[in-house]
Amino acid sequence: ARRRSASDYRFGKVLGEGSFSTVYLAKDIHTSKEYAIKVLEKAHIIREKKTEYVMREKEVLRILGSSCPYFVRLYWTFQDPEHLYFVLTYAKNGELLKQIDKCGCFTIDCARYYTAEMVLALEYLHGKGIVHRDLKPENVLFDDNWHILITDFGSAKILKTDNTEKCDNDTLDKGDRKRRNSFVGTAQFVSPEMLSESSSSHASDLWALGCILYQMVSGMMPFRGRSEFLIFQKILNLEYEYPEGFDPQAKDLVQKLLVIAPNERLGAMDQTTYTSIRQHELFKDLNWDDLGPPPKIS
Ligand SMILES: NC(=O)Nc1ccc2c(c1)=C(Cc1cc(-c3cccc(C(=O)NCCN4CCCCC4)c3)c[nH]1)C(=O)N=2
Repeated sequence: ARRRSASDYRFGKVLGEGSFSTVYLAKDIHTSKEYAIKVLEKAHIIREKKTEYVMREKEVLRILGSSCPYFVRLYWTFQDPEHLYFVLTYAKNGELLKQIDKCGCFTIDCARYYTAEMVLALEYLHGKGIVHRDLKPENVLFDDNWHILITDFGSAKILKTDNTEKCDNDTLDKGDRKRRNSFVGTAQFVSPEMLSESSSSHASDLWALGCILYQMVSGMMPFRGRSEFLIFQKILNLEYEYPEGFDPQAKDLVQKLLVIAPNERLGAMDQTTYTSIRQHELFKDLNWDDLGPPPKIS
């Protein structure tokens, strides 16, 4: 197919902004199809030494391809002298975070359904040997049928066979001495092992899943504080509580995911599917082979 460029698109509103990228709504002038185009400034990426992260995001999106419905898809990439462009799926109904804030908190049916979609998404992602490492309600989007689309693989890790990385291999500095991996996700969702050992595995995403379930049910994040340091302290001390009326089945699952030892988290030792999570009482009436249509968010 012909190489594309920015002039093939009419750029519209800003859909999201990160420290290294801006995501725009854009329309293909030939097909009128809408996309989300992630634009990265080359000079900034180089100055901040984030080239490996950009390359990894592109590689992860390539590996994910289009065979699992729960991830944004990368259609094309192109560049000009100043910028890199990733043409991605446009998720018309925006971020999970905005929906939680809009309705305060989700009904248990909605929380259950979207947790189940995230479990299916993580089974696929981890099955490909990829850890997201920055899973949070801003990175869970809704497509036009209100199914989830997970995005932002800029922090992702492609695991070696031993399934745990002590350090990013790309943190080798000039002297070939391994620096501890300086990467940390978003404070409120980062797992204890990423803070204390700079290590990450599929279980790090299970911790984040527990945090997201807690937030869907209560409308709040479990670990909150006036500074990142105070939030990290609470995470490492497992210092959080359940508000009055927190659904008991959801509470039981959150308690089994927010466990300091990664391998003791529910599902952490499962193989191809998260059977231990699928069998949790929160999902007792769910058909994992056909979740059916999403319940209306309210
Ligand atoms: N870091 C990243 O990689 N970020 C990305 C990547 C891909 C991507 C991405 C971010 C997207 C973000 C996004 C943001 C939004 C959005 C932002 C602000 C408002 C809205 C919005 O209100 N949409 C309409 C939704 N309402 C919902 C209620 C009924 C009427 C319609 C959507 C839609 N999609 C996207 O669509 N695709």
